[in-house]
Amino acid sequence: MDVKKRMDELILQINRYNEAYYQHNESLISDQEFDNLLAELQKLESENPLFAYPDSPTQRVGGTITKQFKSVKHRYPMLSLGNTYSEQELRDFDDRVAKGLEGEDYEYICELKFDGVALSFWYENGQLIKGVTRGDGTRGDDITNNIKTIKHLPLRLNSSIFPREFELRGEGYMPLSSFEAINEQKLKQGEAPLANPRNAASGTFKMQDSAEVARRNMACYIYAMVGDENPFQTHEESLIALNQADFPVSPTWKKCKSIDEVLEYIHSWKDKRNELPLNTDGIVIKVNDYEQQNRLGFTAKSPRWAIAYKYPSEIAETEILSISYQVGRTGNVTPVANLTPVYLAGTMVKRASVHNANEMDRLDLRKHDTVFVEKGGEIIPKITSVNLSKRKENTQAFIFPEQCPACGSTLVRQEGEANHYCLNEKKCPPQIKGKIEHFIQRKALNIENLGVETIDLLVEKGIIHHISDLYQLNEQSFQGLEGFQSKSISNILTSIEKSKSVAFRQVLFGLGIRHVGATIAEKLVQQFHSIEKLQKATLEELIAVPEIGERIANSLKEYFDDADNIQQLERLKEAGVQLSEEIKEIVLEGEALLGKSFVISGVFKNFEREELKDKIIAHGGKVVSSISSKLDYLVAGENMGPAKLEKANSLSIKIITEEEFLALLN
Ligand SMILES: NC(=O)c1ccc[n+]([C@@H]2O[C@H](COP(=O)([O-])OP(=O)(O)OC[C@H]3O[C@@H](n4cnc5c(N)ncnc54)[C@H](O)[C@@H]3O)[C@@H](O)[C@H]2O)c1
Ligand SMILES: [Zn+2]
Repeated sequence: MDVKKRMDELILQINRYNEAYYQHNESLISDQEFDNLLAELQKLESENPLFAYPDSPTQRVGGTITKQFKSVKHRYPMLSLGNTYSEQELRDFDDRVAKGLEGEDYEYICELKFDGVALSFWYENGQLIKGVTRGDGTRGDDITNNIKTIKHLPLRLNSSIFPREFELRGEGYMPLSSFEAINEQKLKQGEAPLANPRNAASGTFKMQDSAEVARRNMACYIYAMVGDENPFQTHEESLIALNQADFPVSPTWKKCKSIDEVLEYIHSWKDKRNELPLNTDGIVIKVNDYEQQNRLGFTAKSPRWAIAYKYPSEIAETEILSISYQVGRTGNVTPVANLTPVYLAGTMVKRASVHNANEMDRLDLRKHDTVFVEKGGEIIPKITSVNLSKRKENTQAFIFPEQCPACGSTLVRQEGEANHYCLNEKKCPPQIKGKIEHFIQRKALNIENLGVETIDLLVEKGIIHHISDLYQLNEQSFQGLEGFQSKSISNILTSIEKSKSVAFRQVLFGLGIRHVGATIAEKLVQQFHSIEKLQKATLEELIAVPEIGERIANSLKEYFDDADNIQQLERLKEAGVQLSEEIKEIVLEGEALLGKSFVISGVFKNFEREELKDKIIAHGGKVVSSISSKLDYLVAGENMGPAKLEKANSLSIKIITEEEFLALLN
């Protein structure tokens, strides 16, 4: 394949996985697969520097800030870590360190790599004043109230060694015990379980309700102190002092004098780490001496004085007993393999996903085959291959069904699609239930207290058929149903009532229009503001919205062409559900920047980044994300990425400071 094409394809894929991971706390593939894609892109970029974009995911920290919290600028950027799965590459890292330090002696501190979310803790006068997420590395979300729920974190300290102001870095995590307890509860209530502790931690720390965060017993480990006023000479000294001052420092770290000692540490923790109260996905190796760290410095994305070694993911072998076919909300039929239970990476595995018919063909699955299963980020692992050496003779292949396992209608597979669909959208029970379940989820109408089991029951009893029926429920609706006390009924009804104030963007997502995910819904609302305007939009107007293509536009048209859907919308409107949203409009203040395009990079003294953007737009200018020869100005703040600077220089783009930008306005 064409190299450039492959690189563009990798960027698209990686960006999609990053968005799911950082914005929706979902892993669509395993970390190892993700890291392989990123490593492939990195390799291609270094071999073909001309094709490398300055804003490639290899150059950026993956996360973003959110709108739900106040965002704050980090005093020191929060970076990522380079990573490897190979011992040889660790030795290469060691060679680079030795070379960078020109023959000086050096030591490493090895720590476990805790699998949660990076957090920053700001202390002033001995008090915790702020807790911030990593965000995009430059700015993060201010989640102080949520961070204060961590029981072992000192909110106030009595130690005179620490400077008046200092900043700590650590990993916030959900202890395995909390994770298991929450999932047990969720399963009981018929709700979908949390996928894994890392994604659960990331979702929990970004909850609006600190009381709920507190109930989840979150924890953290502190692993670094940053800042100019750092009173210590080495990382080791800081860990010891932090521990003495009662900060939660994991006692698992070790000083190593050579890369061989590092490898010993890695081997010693390979199995032992499964006994820890939290998940870990590897080891972090850091040069101990701060002065040496400074000399080694940073790349755009990570320190040169540290690296993460990740343990390759675990694989187990077991027998496949049968395949069940599950019908999803949109009618897609997914094969799920039932296995002889096997122990894998800390849990007993009984089922594995096979994705679709193509995947079944690729694997050529036969009854009683011995298969390899691998655990990725998802709670349900997947089958990666068949152990052909153990295949029995005369085995029968699994055949994808022609009829819907739930309603019996003939399945359809559209040209170019991997999935089979049941088109009996309005009568197929799992689709009816699935649509309502989609509607009530947190990211949509957020109707708490109403679990999957209750929905199933209400649909089976014929009490509800459509999303709008939820708003007709009252106490009588539950009469004669077992297991509902008046308290739980009133909780359900209160939650339904509360959902009437949920923002339109979430409602639009909740409608479950095919291809309209949360991000797309937000884009649409920003453009069209109300369901009426969206309904009236022509195909051309829809496609003119950034990121809306023909596929999404057609799906919207199809949705609005269906009389049943229109009736649903009317009933939702009558019930008082939000179907429009006010959007902040930028008022034109001048035309000084008319027709000019800008890229903003770095951090600024007088402006938040968003403010600067608004300013540009308010004066008629346009903000774009990447540097091209057509760009007029690059507004450069502090700590701007070196790659951007280089690219701008090579294209002779005008680079201006914040002050020069202000001068342009007059
Ligand atoms: N599965 C997916 O779809 C998907 C998508 C995006 C990212 N990811 C995963 O996330 C990774 C990228 O995330 P990242 O940029 O946060 O990198 P990372 O998680 O691999 O490494 C950096 C982070 O390690 C953490 N850390 C844990 N223990 C530490 C310690 N003792 N010292 C220092 N730091 C420690 C910190 O939070 C730091 O931010 C990828 O390599 C991939 O594995 C997966
Ligand atoms: Zn069906």
